[in-house]
Amino acid sequence: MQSVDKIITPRWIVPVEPDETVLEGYSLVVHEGRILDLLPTAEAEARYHGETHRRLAQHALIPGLVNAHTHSPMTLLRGLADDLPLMDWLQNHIWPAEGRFVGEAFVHDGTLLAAAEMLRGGTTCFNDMYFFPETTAQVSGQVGIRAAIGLIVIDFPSAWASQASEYIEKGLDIFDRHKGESLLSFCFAPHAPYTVADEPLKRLATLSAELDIPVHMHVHETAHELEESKARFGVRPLERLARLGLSGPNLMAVHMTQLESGEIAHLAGAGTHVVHCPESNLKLASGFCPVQALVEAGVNVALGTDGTASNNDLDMFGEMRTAALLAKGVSGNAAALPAHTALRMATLNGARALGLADEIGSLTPGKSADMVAVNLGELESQPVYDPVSHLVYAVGRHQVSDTWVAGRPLLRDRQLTTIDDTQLRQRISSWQTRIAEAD
Ligand SMILES: CSC[C@H]1O[C@@H](n2cnc3c(O)ncnc32)[C@H](O)[C@@H]1O
Ligand SMILES: [Zn+2]
Repeated sequence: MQSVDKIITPRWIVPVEPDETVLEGYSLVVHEGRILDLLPTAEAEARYHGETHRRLAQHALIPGLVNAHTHSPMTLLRGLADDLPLMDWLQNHIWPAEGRFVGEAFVHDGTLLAAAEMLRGGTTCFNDMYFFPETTAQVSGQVGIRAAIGLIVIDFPSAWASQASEYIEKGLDIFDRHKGESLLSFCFAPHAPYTVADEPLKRLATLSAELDIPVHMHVHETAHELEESKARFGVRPLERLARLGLSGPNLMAVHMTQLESGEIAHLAGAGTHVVHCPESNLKLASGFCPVQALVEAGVNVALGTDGTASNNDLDMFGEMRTAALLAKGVSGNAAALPAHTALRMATLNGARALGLADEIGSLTPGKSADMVAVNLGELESQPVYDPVSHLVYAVGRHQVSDTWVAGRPLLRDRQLTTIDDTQLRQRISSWQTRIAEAD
């Protein structure tokens, strides 16, 4: 008998890789933060002795969800400005509020709230883009959640930096000081083609290639962005990025609601990743990302919530469902984006886009034990013919019972283990008072 840290025996295991697999009567063995084995329960019990053995008779065990695009501190602005199109929302509401309130304390408390919400909803890894990224890194470390930290660049001055060159220098400094931390990874995060000039974008293309750091950027979010780009630069944003050396396999292009067939072929050929944010795109009426056409062309499509001021939650179960339903509506094809594909987008595809597919994204021996148990025993989930169908089309995030990152339980029976709920509520309530008074 081999002694191991943990054995988990759920009713179903959905490893995501191999595709379309649902295992029943299997156990997953965790040792030193990694998945050591995935095998029939009788064999697991004969071969391993777990320091703990968790039996989850009504649950599906899935890989931790990867939120491939968010602005975590924006939880503090949830519901502040609704029912507006992107540029009105940003220029007249969000950027003024950020100008007034964003600082280290805002980012600290907003990230903590986001981490609590994400863990309670089964998200174990988030790809962030926001001011004061080192604070996001610190909070993530304290909580134990996995984070891809956006080294942001924007041509506007903010409380974090005054110009593009300073954003880049500060970002590189953060990267140098934190690059060895096992739960952190980094992306350059130029905000959008319409807010970052050619020179900093060229520099980022060079740095991204030299340091092998992905580039995370809002691209082709609205029709307005395309019109403005043609007027200012004579080309569509994707073409401009390609000329600046940015449209290769390191690019995570977020939104992509405006795409011509030649551009889809270009993305596929270049190995560029697309991050689909269906709920934010719907709420801001930004347009529809042609997900099915991208998938058919071979583009890796991941899923993100965007920030909570344009969604207004960090619910990756909701995002999977919206993505699956919307793809059918947009393509006129009920077979578009089936449940297994939606789950893959929310897990392994996000990991691939972040360059983390060897580490997370599927329940594969050798990978980090980032996992989620979802209770399918509730009345609202009966009967269960196909657990993956339920995960995408029927369950709510409140059915997540347990969330582990690198084998560490961060949510146990719906209780957060590293975040003090009462203290967090007090902090958020004081932000609510301050922000509402200024509104
Ligand atoms: C430079 S930090 C990130 C910056 O992005 C803003 N933002 C949030 N959501 C969106 C979106 O959908 N499109 C463009 N910009 C967005 C956020 O408020 C921060 O200022
Ligand atoms: Zn965004």
